[in-house]
Amino acid sequence: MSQTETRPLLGCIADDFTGATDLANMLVRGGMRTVQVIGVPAADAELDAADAVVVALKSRTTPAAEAVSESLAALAWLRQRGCRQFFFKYCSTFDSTAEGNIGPVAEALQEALDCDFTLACPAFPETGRTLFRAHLFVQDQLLSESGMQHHPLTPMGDANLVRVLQAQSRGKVGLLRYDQVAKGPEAVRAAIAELRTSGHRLAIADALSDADLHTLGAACAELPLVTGGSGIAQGLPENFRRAGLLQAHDAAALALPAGGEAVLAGSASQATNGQVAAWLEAGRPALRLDPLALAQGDDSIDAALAWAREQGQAVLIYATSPADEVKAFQRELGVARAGELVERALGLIARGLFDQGVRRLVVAGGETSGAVVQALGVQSLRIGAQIDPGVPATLGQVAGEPLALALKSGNFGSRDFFAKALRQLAGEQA
Ligand SMILES: Nc1ncnc2c1ncn2[C@@H]1O[C@H](COP(=O)(O)OP(=O)(O)OP(=O)(O)O)[C@@H](O)[C@H]1O
Ligand SMILES: O=C(O)[C@@H](O)C(=O)CO
Repeated sequence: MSQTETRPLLGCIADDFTGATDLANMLVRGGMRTVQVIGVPAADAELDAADAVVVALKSRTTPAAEAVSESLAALAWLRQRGCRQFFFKYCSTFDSTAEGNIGPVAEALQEALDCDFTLACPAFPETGRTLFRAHLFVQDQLLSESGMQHHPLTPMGDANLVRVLQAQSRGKVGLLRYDQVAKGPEAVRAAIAELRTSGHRLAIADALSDADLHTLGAACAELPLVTGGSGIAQGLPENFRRAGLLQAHDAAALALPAGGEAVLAGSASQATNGQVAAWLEAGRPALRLDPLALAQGDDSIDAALAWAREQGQAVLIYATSPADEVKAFQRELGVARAGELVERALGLIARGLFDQGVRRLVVAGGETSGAVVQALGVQSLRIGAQIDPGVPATLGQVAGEPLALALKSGNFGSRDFFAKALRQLAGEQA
């Protein structure tokens, strides 16, 4: 990799791996060359030239103090690289607990940046997440009725995000109402000034459309820190372009490698279950991992690798199961142990597949993607063109060799995503 020639403009901290990739995808679509790094790199790490750098953490559900200290370390690294503005990325469904980690991390970053006010906006209309009068909707349902109220780690039982964020913040949380957002950037700047004057340190921003997010982005040009889902980041590249700081590049160009192809699915979401079903319906080779067999030792991992080698074509190896079956495995093995067994197995299988010549890999699930990328020793990803909203093609290095990767959040992607992603990783139009 070549040494950075230019200083990045935007430094981002993401609270999970696939969320980081979602944000990076949005920035590339806005014309920013973007690199994603896995964890906080060494101070002198070499990176490709980039306009934006996204540090991917795994801090969504760790204890708040840990999330704060990791996020501050990421901020210090990004400041040292010369970034001018900072972005804290969390989930478009505002995944958090009463203790955090969105409020504590946002406030710690504000303090470190001497930033007395920032916005919080998870809206992502392209994937059905909209915000009105501080209430977050997922498609046609309130967040608290969308299924997210049952999330095992971050159950979201209240759709009023001013209330949710206030419960995890020390400073006063306000609302930037849709009425002001609809009037454009000047009205938003005036509303921000009023919120500041009335002692607010954070405000949830309403947004129903990409146009609203561009308005918010434009009004955030002077804020040292912006927080949200990937949606609100779509307005930021234009600020740098207007200021003459962002040059025109083909930000999405990637030199994709030739080689074998595979899909690994460890997400148990509804969307991933549908994607696995579509692959099976197409009669393509697929092998299901049994968590109970994994608990007995590594034989089924070796068997999966031997099976994949025999197929001589793209394979799917998956632990994805319907919710009732996942619950049964969890009852038998414990929630954490079941998750760890599957993550470890898919990480080892990824490594084995790479050794067998796989150079194009699709991974489904945020935790699963984290486990796979770590097992492969990938340290940074160059971000390419979008496959589906929130999921770009990416390029990493494993032991000095290129590997094309698509890391998919559980709930993202069309039903035929796996085949579509493999086509795009092979350099074809998705
Ligand atoms: N059959 C199974 N039984 C028990 N646990 C499973 C099974 N399949 C997958 N898991 C575990 O469920 C978890 C799924 O989390 P992951 O983050 O990968 O997917 P997700 O929650 O759908 O995605 P995202 O976080 O991007 O929304 C992982 O820890 C995985 O190992
Ligand atoms: O914002 C989203 O929905 C995703 O990028 C994500 O973070 C899912 O875990």
